[in-house]
Amino acid sequence: MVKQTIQIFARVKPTVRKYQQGIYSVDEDEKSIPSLEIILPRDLADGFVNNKRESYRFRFQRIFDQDAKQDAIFESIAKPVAESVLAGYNGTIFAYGQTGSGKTFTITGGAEHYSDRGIIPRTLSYIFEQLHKDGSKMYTTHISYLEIYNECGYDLLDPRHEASSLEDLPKVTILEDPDQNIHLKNLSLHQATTEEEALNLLFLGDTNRMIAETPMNQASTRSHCIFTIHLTSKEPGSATVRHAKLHLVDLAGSERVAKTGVGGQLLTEAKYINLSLHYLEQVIIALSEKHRSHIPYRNSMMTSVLRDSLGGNCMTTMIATLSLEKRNIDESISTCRFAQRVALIKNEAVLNEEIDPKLVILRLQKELRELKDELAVITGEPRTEALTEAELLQLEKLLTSFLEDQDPESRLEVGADMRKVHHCFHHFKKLWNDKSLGKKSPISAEVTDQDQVTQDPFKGEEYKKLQDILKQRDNEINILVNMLKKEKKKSQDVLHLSSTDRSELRPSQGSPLLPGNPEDSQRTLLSSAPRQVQDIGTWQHRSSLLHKKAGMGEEMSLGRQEAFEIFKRDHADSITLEDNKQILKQRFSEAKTLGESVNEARSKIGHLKEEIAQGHMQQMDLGISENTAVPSTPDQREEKLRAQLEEEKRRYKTMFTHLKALKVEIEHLQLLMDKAKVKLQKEFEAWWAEEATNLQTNSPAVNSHDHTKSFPQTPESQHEQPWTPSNKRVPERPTSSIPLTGDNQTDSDILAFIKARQSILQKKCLGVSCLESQPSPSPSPTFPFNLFPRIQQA
Ligand SMILES: Nc1ncnc2c1ncn2[C@@H]1O[C@H](COP(=O)(O)OP(=O)(O)OP(=O)(O)O)[C@@H](O)[C@H]1O
Repeated sequence: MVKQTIQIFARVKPTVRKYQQGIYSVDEDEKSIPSLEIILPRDLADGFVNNKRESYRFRFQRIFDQDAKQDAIFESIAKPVAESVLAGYNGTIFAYGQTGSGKTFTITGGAEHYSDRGIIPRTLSYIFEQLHKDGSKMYTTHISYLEIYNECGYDLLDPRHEASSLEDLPKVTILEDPDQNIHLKNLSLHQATTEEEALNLLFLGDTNRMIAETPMNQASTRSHCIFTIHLTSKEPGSATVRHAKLHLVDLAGSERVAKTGVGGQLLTEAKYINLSLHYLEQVIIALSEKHRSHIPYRNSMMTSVLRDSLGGNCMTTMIATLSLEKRNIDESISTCRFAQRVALIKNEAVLNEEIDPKLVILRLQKELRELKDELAVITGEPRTEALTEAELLQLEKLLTSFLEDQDPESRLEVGADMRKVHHCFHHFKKLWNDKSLGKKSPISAEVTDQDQVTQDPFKGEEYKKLQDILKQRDNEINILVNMLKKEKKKSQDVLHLSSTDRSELRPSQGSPLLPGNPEDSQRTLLSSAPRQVQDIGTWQHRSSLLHKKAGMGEEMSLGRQEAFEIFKRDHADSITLEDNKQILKQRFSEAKTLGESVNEARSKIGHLKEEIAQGHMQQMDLGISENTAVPSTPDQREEKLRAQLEEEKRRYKTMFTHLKALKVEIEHLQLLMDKAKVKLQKEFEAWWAEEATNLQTNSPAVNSHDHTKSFPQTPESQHEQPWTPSNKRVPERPTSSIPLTGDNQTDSDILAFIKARQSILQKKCLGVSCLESQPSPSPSPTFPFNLFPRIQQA
C-alpha cells in the first residue's frame, strides 16, 4: 500500500503582456517548498474592507511559470503517475481552474503544433512505449471517454452514434454495488492495441465533444471530461491479474461567483455556476477535515465517478491552472485556496490484484466434480452416464503409468468415481485374460494381424469397420484441406484488392513503404498488409464520420462552396492549417526518404544473408567432391560478410525506429488538421445559417417570393447604393439581375453567398485601392452582417 497526499502543481498561463508587473512572484528556492505569492494591486485592495491582506502565499509541489513547455509538464507531472499505473496502481490527474486558464491545453493539448500535445497523447505514447519494452507481462489496454454535463453522463466513444447534439450520445448512469463500488452503465470500453488506435479514440471523443456543443453548452467550459486508460497486466503462467485505471480529467471552468449588478457584490454559494464543482469542493472540505465520517460523494455524478481518486485507492495529482492577470486575481486566489485544501487529502493506493476468473472457474469446476463423485459413493447412487472420451484417455494414461511403475508401493488414484473404478477392473481383467491366453499358445504372439483377421471372423469384421472409419476420416481431412486452401486464397485476394484500392488513392506510390500523397495516405505508412487493411478501415470510418458530423455529407451548392472557400482562406486558423500542412509535407518527404533507405537496408540484409548461405553451399560441395571435411570455422570472407550484415542490421534498426517516430508525429499532425477542418466547417455552417436567417428576416426579395427581384453584385454599385436593413434599397434598385427561385432556403443561400462576396470584395477594396479613391470610407459601409468576426477583431 502507498499512502500519499494528493500532489498539487500550479501552472501559470502566458499572459498577453508578459509578466504583469507586481501581480505575482514565484519562489522556487531549492531549500524550501516552492511557493507562489499573489499580490493584490493597491487600487484593488483599497476597494475592500480596511484589514484586507495585500498578498497571499500558496505552496505547491512545483510551480510552472508562463514559459513552461508541454514536455516539461508531462515529465514532472504525468510521467510519475503513468509509471505507478504501469506498476498496477490507480492514478488520476485533474486540471482545475477558471475558464480560459489552460485546463484543456494542459490535459489534451493545443491543436496548432505537434509540440503542443498535452498530457493525454503524451501519456498514451509513453504507456505504449513501456508496454512494448516490457516482455515479461501480457498487457491489455482499454479506453473510455466520459463527459458530464448538468449531472448527466454521456459516452463520447459510442461508435453507433453519430452525434449532432449532446442528447444524441448514449446516456451514462451510475450503479453502485453492495460493496459501494461504482459501475458506469452504458459507458463503452474500447480496446486499443497500439498508440495509434488509442489516439484515434481520443480524436473521436474530442470530435464528438466539439460537434455536440452548443453556444448554451460551451462543452469545455461547462462540462467535465474524464478520459480513462484501463490497463490489465498478467505474468504468463500466473493466475493473478492486475487492473489499474488512469483518469485524465478536464474539469469545467471553476469561476465560482458571478458579479451581481448591485455594487459588484459576490453572489452566495447557492449561485454557483457549476453545481458539481460546488459538490466537489464539499467533498474536498469534508476529506480535509479530521474526524468527518460522512463524505458526500453521492451528491454529484462527478464526485461519485472520482470517488477513488479523492481520498481512496489512487495516486492523485491536481494541476491548478492560473491566468494571472489583474482582472483574474480573485479567481486565481480562489483556485490556489482550493488547491491548498486538496493537498491535505490522504489517499491509500493498493495494488488491484485478483485471481484470473477463468482459472478460478476451472478450479471450482474440478472441485465440484470431485465432490459429486464422493457424494455418489457415500449415498450409494453411483453416476450412470458413460465416461467421456477425454476422461477415458486420461484414465488409460494413469493405468499405463501405474502398471509400468516398478515401485510396489505405488497407488492408483482415480477418485471416488465408481465408473472409473469399474473401468480399471475391466482393464485388469482383460490384461489377465490376454496373459493367460498367451501362456496357452505361445505361437500366437508371432501371428500377423492379417492372419488374425482370417482366423477370427469376429476380429475380421472389426478390422473392416476400422478401415472404413479410416477412409471416412481421410475424406474429411481432404475436404477440410480444400476448404482451408479456398479461404486462404480468398483472404489473399482481399489483401491484394485493398492494396490495389490504396494504390489508386495514392497516385505516386512507389513501394509499400512509401505512400505518395501526404494529404490522404501517410496514416498507413510502414504498416504491413493486414494492418493496412485495418488502417484503411479506421481512416475511412473516421473520415466519413467527420464528414457526416460536419454536415459535409450533403452536397454543397456551388455558391455555398465558393463562400466556404473564401471563408476558409480568410479564417484565422488558415495560417496554422497551412503551416501544419507544410510541416506534414516535410515530415512525409523525410519519411519517404527514410522509407527508401529502410527498404534498401532490408534488401541489402537479404543479399548478405544469401551470399553467406551460398558460401556455405560452395564449401559443402567442395567437401563432398574432394572428400575432405568442411572447415568448422568461418573463413575471412564470411567473417567480413557477417560484420557487414551486423552493421546493416544496426542501420536498419536505427532507421526503422526513427521512421516509427516520424509515423507517430505524422499521424498526430493529421489528427490536428482533421480537427481544425471540422472546426472550420462547423464555424462556417454556423455563420452561414446565421446569415441565411438574417437575410430571411431582412430581405423583402425572399419574403415576397418575387422571382424577378435581384441583388447588387459589384462593389461599385454597393458604394453608390448602400444596402442596410433599414433602407433595404437593394431590391428596389437592381443593378444586375439574379433571379431568385421562390424557395426560401435556396434563395437565402444565394443571397448569403452574394453578401459574403460583396463583403470580401469590399474588404479588399477598403484594404487597397479604394482607400485612395474614396475620400472617407466608413469602416463597414454597406454590409449589415459580421461576416468574418475573427478578421474584424484582428
Ligand atoms: N500554457 C499555454 N501556452 C500557450 N497557450 C495556452 C496555454 N494555456 C492556455 N493557452 C491557450 O489559451 C486558450 C484557453 O485555454 P484552454 O481552452 O485550455 O482553457 P480552459 O481552462 O480549458 O478553458 P475552459 O474552461 O473554457 O475549457 C487556448 O487558446 C489555449 O491554446
